[in-house]
Amino acid sequence: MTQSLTIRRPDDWHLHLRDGAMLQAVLPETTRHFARAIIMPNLVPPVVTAAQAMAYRERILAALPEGAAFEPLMTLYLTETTDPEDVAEAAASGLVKAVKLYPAGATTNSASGVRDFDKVRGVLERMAEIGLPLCLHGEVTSPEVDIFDREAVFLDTVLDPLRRATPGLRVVLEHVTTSQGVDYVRGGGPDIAGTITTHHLVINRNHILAGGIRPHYYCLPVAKRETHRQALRAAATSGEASFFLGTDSAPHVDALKEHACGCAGCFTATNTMAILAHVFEQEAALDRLEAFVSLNGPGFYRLPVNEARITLSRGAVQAMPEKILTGAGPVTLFDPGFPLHWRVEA
Ligand SMILES: NC(=O)N[C@@H](CC(=O)O)C(=O)O
Ligand SMILES: [Zn+2]
Ligand SMILES: [Zn+2]
Repeated sequence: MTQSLTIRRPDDWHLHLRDGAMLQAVLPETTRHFARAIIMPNLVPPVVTAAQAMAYRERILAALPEGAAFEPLMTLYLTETTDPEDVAEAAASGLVKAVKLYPAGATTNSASGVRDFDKVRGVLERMAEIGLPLCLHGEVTSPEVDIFDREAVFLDTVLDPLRRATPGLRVVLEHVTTSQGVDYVRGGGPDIAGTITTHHLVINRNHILAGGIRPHYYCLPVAKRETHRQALRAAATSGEASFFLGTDSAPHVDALKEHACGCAGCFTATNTMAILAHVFEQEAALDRLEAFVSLNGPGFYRLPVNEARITLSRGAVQAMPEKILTGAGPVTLFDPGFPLHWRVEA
């Protein structure tokens, strides 16, 4: 049995850092292991313009722990009034690595997202020209569509028509949660990739609902039935270039998770690498962990791979904190429900 594994330093291709006291508290949880992350722009107010992205980047850099080598990869929040030229300039300067599309109302802080896809056609066409990836929260928002079907329906009714109408558009289907999503990415050619979260490799919908409602397992897209989790595990551990890690680590204070109307999001920054090593070991795929966390993401984003390395080792069970204390209140860490034998060596 493998006891130790050295891989290129990983990146996180979908991360929520928030702002202020929360940013200060959660940033070290990511920088401990990760070299870069695609930073989600769903702040209040959202990060819409290049100037806002530049200012947010400065706040992240100012919050870095001493000595941390971490590069935030900034994104712009797409609205129906986004200026294609602002996006193109932000991409050309290297400031922005992707544009994020939230269907309006789909998830946390998505109210300024897109309702009418025709209104963002100009931006998408410009992005296709310059090769700038579009990151997608891939769920329809119609109240009549069952929440467990919203990703699959999005593929057929929104994503496929959108890609046909905008040839060359490079798309990341984020936090894929269904076998349909996996199949769509697999069959979609070189211009589409999918990120997979840590928690969707571990939980299915029973974890949220059976034996009592567990708000810390509630996230969007919501975890689906077990067959979908199995499809996600197969995709993540396949080594295929179109699948890579986007943790979607999304901190919310406990007061807002343990609530009559609890927020969506699982906080996984702290224990992601230990959990992934466990999952890949279970799938007899430790030799493909590096592809998932360190190689396939930069491949799609056309960025160099990291030169630094981390070593994971297997040994005694590693204790994890139950909560991270932040200036905004405690944030509960995702509980994988199994002991963690893998650790990242310091
Ligand atoms: N994933 C989540 O459940 N929540 C994210 C938003 C998102 O990524 O959809 C958040 O910002 O809290
Ligand atoms: Zn999302
Ligand atoms: Zn997210």
